[in-house]
Amino acid sequence: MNNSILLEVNGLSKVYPNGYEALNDISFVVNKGEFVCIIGRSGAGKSTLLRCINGLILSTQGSVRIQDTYITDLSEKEKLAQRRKIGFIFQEFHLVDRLSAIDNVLTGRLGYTNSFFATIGYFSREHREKALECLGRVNMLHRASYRADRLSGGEKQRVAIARALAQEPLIVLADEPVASLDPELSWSVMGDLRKAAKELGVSTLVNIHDIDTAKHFADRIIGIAQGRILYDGPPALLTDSLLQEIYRGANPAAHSRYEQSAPLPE
Ligand SMILES: Nc1ncnc2c1ncn2[C@@H]1O[C@H](COP(=O)(O)OP(=O)(O)OP(=O)(O)O)[C@@H](O)[C@H]1O
Repeated sequence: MNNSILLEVNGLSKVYPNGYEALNDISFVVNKGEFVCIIGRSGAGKSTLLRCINGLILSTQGSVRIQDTYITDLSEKEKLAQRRKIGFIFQEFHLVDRLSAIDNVLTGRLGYTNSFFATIGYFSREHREKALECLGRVNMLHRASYRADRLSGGEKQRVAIARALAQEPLIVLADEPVASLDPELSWSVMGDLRKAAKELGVSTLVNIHDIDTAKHFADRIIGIAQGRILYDGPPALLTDSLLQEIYRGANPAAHSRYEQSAPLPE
């Protein structure tokens, strides 16, 4: 087994109960610390893929391995325990509005705390320090005590990123994390996500509509169309004709919101 591989997806297929085949024989690996973007038109199967990886939905065939654990072989109870190691970031943030930013981030520590303490909302100093550290990584320390419903969209997504990092995950899965933000903000939130993931050495898989954002931030791009991988390689080799194939029938330019690329943040 290659030690640099963190995630291995092998021959993954998903047929929904209505007979629709959303994923067809998907295979790829993600190395430790790698930042990978998945592109494809709406309905290509990107969300289904992330949800199969974290076990939220059952695949029909194939396997998903994270380090030495085959997620696809686990019982529902074992999957719940395993999910502590998988941070998930949603397009619509999924914060608890009435809780402060730091309390939202602390929910990322639930997998590490005694269930009685969690019920009464008690988190030790160690957990609070970890939550503050994660908020700091996405430049949100100054908003730690703000209620989530008072935060802007970009701030909410940064708190959601901090919550995912607070889980001390092996991998972060982000499903269209910047689709609700305006172009400039999405650039800076993606920059923060990449920077934090790189600093912590956490592998990251990001579903993203915008081709230029994907090309700018990704170490590697996976292009999906109709549930199949059409491209898996570096951004630099993703040619216009490959993009045409991935966005078959759609105009790839419609998935590009930036005309010029800024330098890649470290
Ligand atoms: N529960 C379901 N039952 C049947 N079909 C489904 C179900 N969930 C998703 N699909 C279909 O599977 C296909 C892939 O959906 P998925 O949400 O994975 O695509 P996506 O690439 O993430 O799209 P988007 O970018 O719009 O979110 C779509 O055609 C969708 O309609």
